[in-house]
Amino acid sequence: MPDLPPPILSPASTALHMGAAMRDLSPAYETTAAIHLDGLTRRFAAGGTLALDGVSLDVAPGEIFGIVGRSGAGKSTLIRCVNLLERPDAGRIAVFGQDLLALDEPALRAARRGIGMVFQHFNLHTRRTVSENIAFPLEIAGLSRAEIRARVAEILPLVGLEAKRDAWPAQLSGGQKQRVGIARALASRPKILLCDEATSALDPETTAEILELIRGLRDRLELTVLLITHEMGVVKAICDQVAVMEAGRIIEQGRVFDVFTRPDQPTTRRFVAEVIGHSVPPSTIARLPPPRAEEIRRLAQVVFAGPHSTRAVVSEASRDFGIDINIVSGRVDEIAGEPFGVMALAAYGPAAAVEAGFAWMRGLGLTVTEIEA
Ligand SMILES: Nc1ncnc2c1ncn2[C@@H]1O[C@H](COP(=O)(O)OP(=O)(O)OP(=O)(O)O)[C@@H](O)[C@H]1O
Repeated sequence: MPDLPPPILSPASTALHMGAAMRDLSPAYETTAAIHLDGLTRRFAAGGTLALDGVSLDVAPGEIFGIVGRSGAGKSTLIRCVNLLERPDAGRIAVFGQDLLALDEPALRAARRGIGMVFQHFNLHTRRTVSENIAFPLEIAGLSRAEIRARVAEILPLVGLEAKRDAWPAQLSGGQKQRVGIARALASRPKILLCDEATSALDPETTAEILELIRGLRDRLELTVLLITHEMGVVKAICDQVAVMEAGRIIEQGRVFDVFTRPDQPTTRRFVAEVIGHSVPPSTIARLPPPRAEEIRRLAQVVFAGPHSTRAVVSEASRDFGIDINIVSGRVDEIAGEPFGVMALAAYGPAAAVEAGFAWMRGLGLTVTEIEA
């Protein structure tokens, strides 16, 4: 058994241990996770499809956790459950051990201040300046004007917007608007940041800047970040862990490097292919020699990662299985500083030998995906 850190006690359970009189006596949820979701289900209409179909996941403190899926997979419904903007029909939600579904309204409002949220379309008040937008949740929370001024002054430099403090949203670029959205989400000093397609309305360069900003804020403020996206590039850029959703379920989950280099489910493979790619141009395929009589030609993408990634796989396969291997393309990529290689190979030989060669590579833990020739 690995040594596990002690469970985090919820504020409610701490209060109970201290004998403090508290109105909220929600039960402690024994978990070390920052966000713990257990068996969430949500159906919007009787007889309709399940938007969430028994989703369980744990996000560790300090992690950037990405949920990726196509439109309609259930991502928005899921992330909105974490701050109870959406209530699940069944299941449990614990944030730092606090059982959210057991809280009454005032306690829930307090818990929500610990969970910031960033939206795709920024959702700024057009008639409030940058500073006034950031101040908005603090006004709702009832902070004094002096406290609000101090808090806004503290946050503006974190998102690089000091010079824009008195600007109106209409005077800002998309990236600057999202910086305001992030600043507003951080105004109440949350420990959790939820990002709902936070970069989907931005161009690629601005997307990279905003993702870098989120990662920096995670490090600096020790945030836990849960984000949803339909772009695997976002996951590759900043996430530590990823879960893939389809039809209201999580179909695959793991460390980003592992999911990218060894995707299991067909949907995950398609998502990964969008980023690391395996297309060989038809003109390149057309120039490849045809197989000899009684032989076949198979094109495949091979991802080299793990303990055998530096082995002379191509020459070993060629020698041991009596096949010819033409290296069509190759490159090295990396995720969070961890390198992996991607090669497109054309293998020639008797069908059984080619199949056996690819099977041997798979046995080494390499990911071999056949490419349509
Ligand atoms: N308020 C609602 N009323 C009825 N059905 C809804 C509602 N919200 C979501 N749904 C349905 O629930 C399913 C999941 O939707 P959800 O928005 O969570 O998916 P998503 O993965 O976030 O997709 P998108 O990126 O398009 O928002 C879809 O079939 C959607 O039509």
